[in-house]
Amino acid sequence: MTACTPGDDTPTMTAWGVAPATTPASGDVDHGRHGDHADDMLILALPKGRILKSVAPLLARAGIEPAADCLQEDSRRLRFPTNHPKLDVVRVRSFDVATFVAHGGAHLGVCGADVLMEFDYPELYAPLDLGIGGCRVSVARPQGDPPNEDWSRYSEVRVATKYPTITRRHFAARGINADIVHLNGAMELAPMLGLSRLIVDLVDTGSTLRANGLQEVETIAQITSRLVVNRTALKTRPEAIASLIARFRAALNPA
Ligand SMILES: Nc1ncnc2c1ncn2[C@@H]1O[C@H](COP(=O)(O)OP(=O)(O)OP(=O)(O)O)[C@@H](O)[C@H]1O
Ligand SMILES: O=P(O)(O)OC[C@H]1O[C@H](OP(=O)(O)OP(=O)(O)O)[C@H](O)[C@@H]1O
Repeated sequence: MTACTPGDDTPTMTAWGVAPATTPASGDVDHGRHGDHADDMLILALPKGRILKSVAPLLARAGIEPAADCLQEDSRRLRFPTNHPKLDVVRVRSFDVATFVAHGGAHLGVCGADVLMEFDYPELYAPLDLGIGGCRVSVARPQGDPPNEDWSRYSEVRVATKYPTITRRHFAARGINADIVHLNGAMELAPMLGLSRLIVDLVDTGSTLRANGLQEVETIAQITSRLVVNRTALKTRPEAIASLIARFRAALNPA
């Protein structure tokens, strides 16, 4: 990616194919595309938290070794060099990986299919299912609710979730308007505290639902983590990106 530092007004063709104006005209929008990475540097965005632990062995098999503190949860550093001089890793929230890659701040990333479904960024290409972070996005309700409830008889239902787009789309396909209560965690509390009738959340073992008096009623999607790539980077840096995708593919299918 072409370097363009803040205040640098040299008319440089950026990786986005846009030549910045020498002097911004009044009313111009600054899209913030002034990354400090060198022309040939690649950035891989990894999610902190549970996926980072599962992705570490995959990185090792792919021959990518980030600086040791990248895998230490208490490290405050966010950007790490790797054993490849032209590849750095950044560590961001799982939900933000897709946004960093879609906006071109990172060229590649690893994130759950749940995040991809929620944001639905057209700038992202997801060439590989990494087979880690397996879970599902599901609808859940209190265990005491009548069994086999017929959803189609509702025109509107209140749902607590951190996935408003997935949830709206799911219920709209059934002719139901989902009135969203947008939470970032602890969705399981919402029905017992009267915030919503239902929740839409990730389920793996089901123990979080059970521990909070809820039961899964519908699976919306099965989830695993994906390798994601910025489509523009794929066009402008085809060889470097293809070689990294090939490393991940080989790590998934060792000979
Ligand atoms: N219980 C689970 N089992 C397996 N995979 C999960 C589970 N929960 C979440 N995931 C996957 O891991 C990703 C990250 O999970 P989550 O959003 O809970 O973040 P986290 O690991 O708690 O870290 P943070 O909230 O700090 O970003 C999800 O997007 C999903 O793809
Ligand atoms: O079916 P289970 O195996 O119980 O897993 C499901 C739980 O895992 C995730 O939460 P997480 O542990 O990541 O906590 P957080 O959402 O508060 O980060 C998810 O949001 C559920 O609460």
